[in-house]
Amino acid sequence: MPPGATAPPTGENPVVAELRGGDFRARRDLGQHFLRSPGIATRLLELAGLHAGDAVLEVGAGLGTLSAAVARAGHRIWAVEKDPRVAEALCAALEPYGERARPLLSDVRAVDLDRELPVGTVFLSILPFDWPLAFGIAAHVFGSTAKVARGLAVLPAATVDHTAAGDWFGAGLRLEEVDGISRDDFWPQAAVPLRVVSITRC
Ligand SMILES: C[S@@+](CC[C@H](N)C(=O)[O-])C[C@H]1O[C@@H](n2cnc3c(N)ncnc32)[C@H](O)[C@@H]1O
Repeated sequence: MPPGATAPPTGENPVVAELRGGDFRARRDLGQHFLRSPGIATRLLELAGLHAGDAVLEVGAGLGTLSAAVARAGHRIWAVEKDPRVAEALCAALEPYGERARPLLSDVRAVDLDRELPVGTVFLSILPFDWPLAFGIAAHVFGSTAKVARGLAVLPAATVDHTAAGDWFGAGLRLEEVDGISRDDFWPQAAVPLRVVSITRC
């Protein structure tokens, strides 16, 4: 564990448990599914192969389970989320990390990523479980700034299969599947198969 890092909590994120038990409805149009376990966030972080102090951009930060894992491990995180209903939970999840964690409550397309981010930022995101939306966000991020060097994303499998390789290539990106992830790792449970992919520029 790097200096300043703390051990991850275990079990289900209590905020997810609270939402599951209440009347909160996840937005389908935003491909909204929330990561249930901080343990899975830690696994994604390991797959991302970050180095000490790396800057990380997460688009679709939701309840902040992955963002908090990034900050907890000692990295800087820019956590972008469009849905104002989860803003309070996201800010609370990141509050312990002070300057290291920056929640940005906005559609990512309205954020000046080139101004916000340092050179060499790593994109680490659980993208909406809606393949055109997921592809659009990834293409936008890498197309709008050269400061994002590479990425790791959880995507609907269809984003890889139906978005022809030519589309990713047209966006100057190469995908490589690095792991799987269960639909049950999310609430609501994912309705589609998911993949964990690395994203590099070509
Ligand atoms: C699959 S969920 C991941 C949620 C989060 N990682 C979590 O586990 O709590 C995708 C997230 O992307 C957000 N989102 C969708 N479109 C967006 C956009 N254009 N800009 C920023 N966030 C967006 C959704 O509101 C949703 O929270």
